[in-house]
Amino acid sequence: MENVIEANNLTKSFGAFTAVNAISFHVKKGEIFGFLGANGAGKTTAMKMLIGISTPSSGAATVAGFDVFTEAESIKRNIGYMSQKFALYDDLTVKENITFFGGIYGLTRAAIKEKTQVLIDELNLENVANQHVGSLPLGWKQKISFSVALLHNPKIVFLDEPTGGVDPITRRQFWEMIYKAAHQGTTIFVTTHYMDEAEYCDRVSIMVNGKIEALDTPKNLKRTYEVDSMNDVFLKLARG
Ligand SMILES: Nc1ncnc2c1ncn2[C@@H]1O[C@H](COP(=O)(O)OP(=O)(O)OP(=O)(O)O)[C@@H](O)[C@H]1O
Repeated sequence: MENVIEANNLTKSFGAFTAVNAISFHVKKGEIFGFLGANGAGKTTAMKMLIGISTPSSGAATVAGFDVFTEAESIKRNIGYMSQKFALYDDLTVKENITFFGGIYGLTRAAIKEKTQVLIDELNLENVANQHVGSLPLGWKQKISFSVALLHNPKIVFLDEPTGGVDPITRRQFWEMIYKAAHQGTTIFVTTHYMDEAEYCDRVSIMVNGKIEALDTPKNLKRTYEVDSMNDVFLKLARG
């Protein structure tokens, strides 16, 4: 199966401090790859290198076939990105947000119009399509935001704590959307602090102090660390 992310000894230092220390891994097409680690482990720093907004100090990586050092602009065109911190514009309506981001992603007006309707139907947003996003519950915003990150049919979508602060039922619905996208061939690279979500991933990597300490399927990780849940795997590794 085709690798859509390949990282070899990828490293990022800030002065004398090494935030990401020679991490190596690959992610396959259509895979749901969980990227875990305690606060400050280096996840965001690693993700920034992979999405082409931070130049690595050393090592190598390709994302969607493009080199993170020399082809960052091509990477940006071939990925989707969603962060918990910045999702949508609160003071634009649902429709306006979709149109705005569709434009940024380079979709034609006709494509934006068509995608907007599909999205409104799929997410049952008919009644709120002309409401400001700021008036919607966080879970709705995150679902819309995920769909917006997929507007241009990216090969890979990077999700940085996409369900932070969202209730368990909405989180479950969000994960159904993730499964659907993965089933259609989109690769999902996701960071989360929720260990039930780690169980939903095909494979999970766990970062500790800038290094990947473990990387395997949830089933194999539980077997290796002789525990019953990803929560316990995480506690054994991340908390030492
Ligand atoms: N621009 C920077 N300059 C100096 N240090 C930085 C910079 N960015 C991140 N760091 C440091 O690198 C380390 C890793 O940070 P990073 O944000 O990647 O962690 P994280 O795993 O994403 O944590 P969280 O789960 O809290 O988001 C932290 O110690 C952080 O203070």
